[in-house]
This record gives sequence, C-alpha cells and structure tokens, in this order.
Amino acid sequence: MQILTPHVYWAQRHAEIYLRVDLSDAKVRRGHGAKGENEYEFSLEFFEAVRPEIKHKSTQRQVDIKIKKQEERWWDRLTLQGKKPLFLAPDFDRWLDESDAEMELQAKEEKINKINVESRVRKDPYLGLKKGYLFMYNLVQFLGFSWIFVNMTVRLFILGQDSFYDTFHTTADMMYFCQMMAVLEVINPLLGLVKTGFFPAMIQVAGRNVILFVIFGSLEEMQNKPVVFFVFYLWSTIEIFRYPFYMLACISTEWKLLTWLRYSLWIPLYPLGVVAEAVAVIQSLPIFDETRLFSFPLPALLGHSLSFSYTLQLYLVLMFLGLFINFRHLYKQRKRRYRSRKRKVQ
Ligand SMILES: CCCCCCCCCCCCC[C@@H](O)CC(=O)SCCNC(=O)CCNC(=O)[C@H](O)C(C)(C)COP(=O)(O)OP(=O)(O)OC[C@H]1O[C@@H](n2cnc3c(N)ncnc32)[C@H](O)[C@@H]1OP(=O)(O)O
Repeated sequence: MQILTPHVYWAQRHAEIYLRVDLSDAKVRRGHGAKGENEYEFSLEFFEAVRPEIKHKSTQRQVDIKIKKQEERWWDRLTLQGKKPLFLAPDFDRWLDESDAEMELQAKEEKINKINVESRVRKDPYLGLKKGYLFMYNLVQFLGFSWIFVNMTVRLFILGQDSFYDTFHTTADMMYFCQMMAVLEVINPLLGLVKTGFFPAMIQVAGRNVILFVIFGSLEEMQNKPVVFFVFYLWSTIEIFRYPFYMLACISTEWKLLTWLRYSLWIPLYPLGVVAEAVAVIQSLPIFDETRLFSFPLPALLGHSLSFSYTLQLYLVLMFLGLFINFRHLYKQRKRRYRSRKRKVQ
C-alpha cells in the first residue's frame, strides 16, 4: 500500500495553529482520503517554534489538530520555507486576518474579565450590607456637615462679622459628633470596606480632632475667636460635596459636576484649611503657656514643668508634613479619576 499525502487546511490565531486534515475515519496514519483507504502522512516545518503538546481529534469527516505557538504572535505564513506545499491550503471556515484575530482575542479577554468581576462580586455575600452601612454613614455625615454649613451661612448673612465669635457655641456639638463619627473613616479601610489609604485618612481625622478637641475643646479662651469660624467653614464646605459623592458611589451612580467638585475643591480649600488650623495652634500657644494645661511635669532640677506649647510647636511642623502627604494623595486620586474616565470614553 502506498503512502499518500492528505489535503491539509490551516488557520492561525495569535496563540495557536489549527490544522484540518481532510481524512475521514482516520486511525493512526491510516484513513479514508481522496484516493480511498490508504496510509497518509505529511510533514510541515513551522515558521516559528511550537509547543510539544499537540491536541487532535478524529471525526467521521476530518482530523482536527490544535498546536500552541511557543510565542504568542502573528505569523506571516505557516511554513518556514517561502513556497507553500501543494497539499496545504487556508481553512476558510476558520480563517481570520490579524486585525480580526486581535478583535476576537479582545472580545474573549473582555468576556473573561466580565465573568471574573461578576464572580468576584457574587462571591461577597455581605456586599449589600457593606454598601448599606457606607451609604448610611455618608448620609449621616452629609446631614451633620450640611447642618453646620447652613447654620453658619445663615448666621453670617443675619449677623455679619458678629457671627464669627460664637461659631463654637452654636455648632460645636454637631462638629464633635461628626468628627467622632469620622474615626470610622480610619477603620473602614482597615476592614477593607473602602479603597482609601489608611494613612491619608488617619492624618485627616487625627489632624482635625487635635484642633477640635485639644485646641478648641479644652481652651475656653479659644472658643470665641473668629478662627473657629474659618476652620469649621472650610471643613464643612468640602464635606457637603464629598459625602454625597460617596453616597452616589455606593449606589453606582455618578454626577459629573459633583465628581468635579469633590476632586477639585480641595485644591484651594486644603491649604486654606491648614493655614486656618495653623493660626488656631499659634493663637493657643500663649494660652497653654499661661494655664499650664497638659504641661509635662519635670524633675525640680529642670524646672517646674514643660509647657504643652512645645508639643504644639512640633505639631505645627507635622501639620505641614501632613498637608504635603495628603495634598499629594488627593492630587493622585484626582489624576487617577480623570485618567480612568478618559480611558473609558475612548
Ligand atoms: C496625633 C498624631 C497626629 C498626626 C497628624 C499630624 C498631621 C496633621 C495634618 C493635618 C492636616 C489636615 C488639614 C485638614 O483638616 C484641612 C481640611 O480638611 S480643609 C478642607 C479641605 N479638605 C479636604 O478637601 C480633604 C477632605 N478629605 C478627604 O478627601 C479624605 O479624608 C482623604 C483621606 C484625604 C482622601 O480621601 P480618599 O483617599 O478616600 O479618596 P477618594 O475620595 O478618592 O476615595 C477612594 C475610594 O474609596 C471610596 N470611598 C472612600 N470613602 C468612602 C466612603 N465613606 N463611602 C463610600 N466609598 C468611599 C471612594 O468612592 C473611592 O472609590 P473609587 O476609587 O472606586 O472611586
């Protein structure tokens, strides 16, 4: 019995080669070809290296062979030699040109990504609970800061500059409540509930709480100073946009204007806030020196006690370091937000 060469049809993708051998009911080397039952054989020297594992499936009509390329790239032709063997032809049932194959690959990747995201989302049975908790937290903070903002604005319109002097007495309770709640913003990233970095949140919350509880809260002499007005007004101005932005994020909604305000208002407000807080710290230094509040007892040899104002002077340096860290963080968040949105639009 003579050994014949079967017709072989081929097509490729970036990662693999498909061969279709025109033999029906093929067993090893034997099959039913154009010239009847015979022994068939063919050999090909590929354009580039392929992996050793080869998959093949023999059906009543043909033998399908799938070979993986060593390197995932598009080949100019199937064989190393430029001249195509006579028994070889394109498999038009599977044929795709390079750009179509790329599109097919992209569609496959997108499908896989979608399935991955869906399965990840489905895997978290507490997602609804987490979103519900975050939504409620943001709502409460939004209402709290809105109350402070509206109260201060109305009083400013009615009383003018006189309203500067009793900001603390009219709004401090609500500010205490909101800033105590804000401690959750440090805990949330630790629990993996939000993607926020732990340090930026810690700097923000600790920084504000030092001003609120230590400087304003513990020194009555500070409570009727106009600086309280500026600090509270700057804090609440950003928060009445930041919290609704988070609330919408919890229900996968976005308002462009709100997003823009959340990621832009901090540019003037943050440095102004730090300057206002620094003024409050500087104004409190002589009061701490005078009252000796929180002063650190020293051995008699070294003097009476070390005034808390020295700690606050060190804190002033930390404040500007904190400003630098958080300014950089917010700048990166802004860039990330607008870069990823631009990519989605393309
Ligand atoms: C005793 C030790 C003391 C040590 C400290 C010493 C240094 C002190 C220096 C302090 C200086 C502070 C000055 C400051 O008080 C002055 C002012 O505040 S002035 C007013 C202006 N201020 C601002 O604009 C800052 C406002 N604050 C913030 O923006 C945040 O607190 C901050 C942590 C700084 C940044 O926020 P974040 O990292 O969360 O950025 P994103 O908003 O982009 O959020 C990231 C993703 O997480 C999702 N997320 C976050 N939180 C929530 C939430 N509560 N609910 C739902 N989702 C949330 C958010 O949607 C983002 O998700 P995605 O990326 O998918 O969009």
